[in-house]
Amino acid sequence: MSCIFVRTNAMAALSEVQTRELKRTVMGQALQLVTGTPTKMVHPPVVDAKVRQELNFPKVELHLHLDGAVRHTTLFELAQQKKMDLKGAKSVEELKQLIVSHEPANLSKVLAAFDIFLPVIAGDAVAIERVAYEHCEDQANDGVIYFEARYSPHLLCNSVHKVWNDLADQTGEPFQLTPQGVIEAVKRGLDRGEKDFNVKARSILCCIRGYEDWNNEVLELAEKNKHLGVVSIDVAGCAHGADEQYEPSVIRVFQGAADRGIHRTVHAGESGGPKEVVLALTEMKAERIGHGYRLTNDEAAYQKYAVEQRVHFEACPYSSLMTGAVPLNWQEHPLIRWAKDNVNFSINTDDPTCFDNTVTSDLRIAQHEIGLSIHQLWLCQLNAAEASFLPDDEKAELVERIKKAEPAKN
Ligand SMILES: O=c1[nH]cnc2c1ncn2[C@@H]1O[C@H](CO)[C@@H](O)[C@H]1O
Repeated sequence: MSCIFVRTNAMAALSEVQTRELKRTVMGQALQLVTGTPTKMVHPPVVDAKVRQELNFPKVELHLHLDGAVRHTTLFELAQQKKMDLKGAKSVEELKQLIVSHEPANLSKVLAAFDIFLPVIAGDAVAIERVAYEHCEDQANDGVIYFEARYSPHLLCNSVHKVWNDLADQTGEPFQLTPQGVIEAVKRGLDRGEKDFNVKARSILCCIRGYEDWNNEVLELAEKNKHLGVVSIDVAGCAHGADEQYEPSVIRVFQGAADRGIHRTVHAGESGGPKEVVLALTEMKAERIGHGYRLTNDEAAYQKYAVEQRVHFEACPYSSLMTGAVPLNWQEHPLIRWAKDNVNFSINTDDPTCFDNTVTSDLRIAQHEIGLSIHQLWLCQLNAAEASFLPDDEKAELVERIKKAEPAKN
């Protein structure tokens, strides 16, 4: 089902049939028309018991921002406890209206939501541990058996960036949560979650574009926290205009990570163009690419890296539409070509707090909008397992579990 662009002031010119067509549901939800503004709402598809049954193979998620995977109910509850105003939101529903994107826009707009809700958990080790724990439960309920959760230890602490959260201990002294403290809090939550919900989780530390001062420490933290489940570094955030460039310091950090044997994934080809992906793979020695859709716009580079070298792409279908990374029409989605060319990609949610999606709802999009068969959806799980940053023995075990669940080819 394709997307339709609408200006309601042009509706008068449409025939009755066209008007009906415009009003039909898109991905199972209503196409919403807001008077006078060019708009189209696209909701994630509904996941009911039947869908779960159909897509019941074990799942692996590689591209998931932990700070973008906070339950709305938890955010609202914590904000109330802390008497923090979330732009006047008086209920979970009102909060969702503020921070969830269902109208395709751009990456900056999606990321702006983090400024609203991140202060609720930043600097609060107990809240961060809870978010990590609850996310294990959410993933397990969705059939995920392994996931890699990424976050910026600097954005989640209250001792580097800005004091977002002036919690005090019993003596009235403010808590200082350091980036190291954030990593430990995440680990406590993931440990408890792994045990209680029978899911496996590791973490990835993000550099953030525009925050050059943090980059070296991200590398140091990744190296010294392998024993706390840190498996890789990443660079996230928005390019702010210079979108074919990465800052020299972040390039150096990724080269240093390669020298030290630390895994590397890089956000590229999402808000920037194909050159960004090529830079990530060549200069930054990325082993996987976060998103990467726009590599498809450079045929020679696409052939070289996606088709011949079979680099792994962490695709996030619903997110890609909301951030404007791809054309606003499922029929033009690069994943259609990727699937045809047997490109090595996985299906991920990116930021469930911002999109109200799940791995299964994104798989459903890949099935119905992009046209992947059940076997191709399963293959995405195998691709993800094989591209995971687990040590070889653990990876082999994960791959084996996925292989055992191979569905029939049609
Ligand atoms: O799709 C995305 N592209 C780039 N950056 C993102 C995306 N989603 C979230 N973040 C950014 O990554 C930080 C660490 O998790 C988040 O705080 C958010 O600012």
